[in-house]
Amino acid sequence: MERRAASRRGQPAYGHDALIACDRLVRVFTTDGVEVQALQGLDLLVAEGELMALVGASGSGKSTLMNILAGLDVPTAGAAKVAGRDLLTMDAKARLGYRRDVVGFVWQQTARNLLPYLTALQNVTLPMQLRGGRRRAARTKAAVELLSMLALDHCRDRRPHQLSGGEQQRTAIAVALANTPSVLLADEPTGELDSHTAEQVFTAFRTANEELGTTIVIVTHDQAVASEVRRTVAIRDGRTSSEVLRRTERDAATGQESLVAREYAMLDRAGRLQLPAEYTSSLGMEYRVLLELESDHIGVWPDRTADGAGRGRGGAGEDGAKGSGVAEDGGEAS
Ligand SMILES: Nc1ncnc2c1ncn2[C@@H]1O[C@H](COP(=O)(O)OP(=O)(O)OP(=O)(O)O)[C@@H](O)[C@H]1O
Repeated sequence: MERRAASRRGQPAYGHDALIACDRLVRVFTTDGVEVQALQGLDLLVAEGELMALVGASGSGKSTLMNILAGLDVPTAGAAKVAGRDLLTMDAKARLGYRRDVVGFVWQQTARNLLPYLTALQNVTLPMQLRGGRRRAARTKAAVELLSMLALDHCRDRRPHQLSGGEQQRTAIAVALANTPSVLLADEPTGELDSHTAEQVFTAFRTANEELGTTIVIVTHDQAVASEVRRTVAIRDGRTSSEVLRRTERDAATGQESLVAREYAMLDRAGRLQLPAEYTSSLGMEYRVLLELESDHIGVWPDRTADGAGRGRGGAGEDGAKGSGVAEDGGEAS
């Protein structure tokens, strides 16, 4: 034990090199004496420069996480750091500075992102003005460049009601980028748009990511958006449960490139793994499973002992007496 503890002391801290690091994040809401655990020990690491999506059923905790990352809400327990800022211990002043300088936010409701009586250009310069430190001409120049980068030159002098839904969301992205934040957070930014317009909005996120290097996290129900990014993390019951990684592979024989997507289960820091419900039910896995450590993988088998087989619903299969590779000192199977 001592040896193990000593070797762990020498290891770098969890997520030390990530731009966003959530470690066993918990958020409990209490309404009328009833507790809701919106986040139940969520782990998430996002590297600098990533463009990734968060998906999950309604009520799984996505908005709760985004509000915490945006500095609008404070977690009940756990740890959360964004660009070196500790989201649990920031005081009101630091929180204000964090929201102004470190994160940008795009909401689903287009009306929430822009001030209706300002033009697109004025909406983009406003955050710069509030932060201060730049001359008017420099602010205008930067705002014009942002609008141009997102193909919105024609919208410069229009008010939000004179813009289409997609143009409003792209302008909202420009507003969120005004103070060159490290992270851009977007909660269902294409939720109110048709698929063609949604694609243009997604292109604007990609442009921001590629041209400015901004790290972008998008919560989405939009399958098209989720499948366009390299990494999609799924949240289930207030925890990250699985993620899909996509990469381009080149066929050695034909030289043809194709996008390959693979789904991974999350292994949390306590060694817990969420197995997909369809996998466990198809093999009748309940209550306990048998683990077997092989040189390059871990086998997970249905419990076939007398009482386990009685409980499980699975059909014929492995011998329950199969030797287990799990360390007897309680070591994790991971
Ligand atoms: N302010 C609040 N007070 C009480 N409960 C809340 C509050 N905010 C969220 N919850 C609860 O926390 C859980 C997670 O909600 P959250 O809005 O984060 O889910 P979501 O995944 O964003 O859902 P959706 O996709 O529908 O927006 C839900 O059970 C919700 O009812």
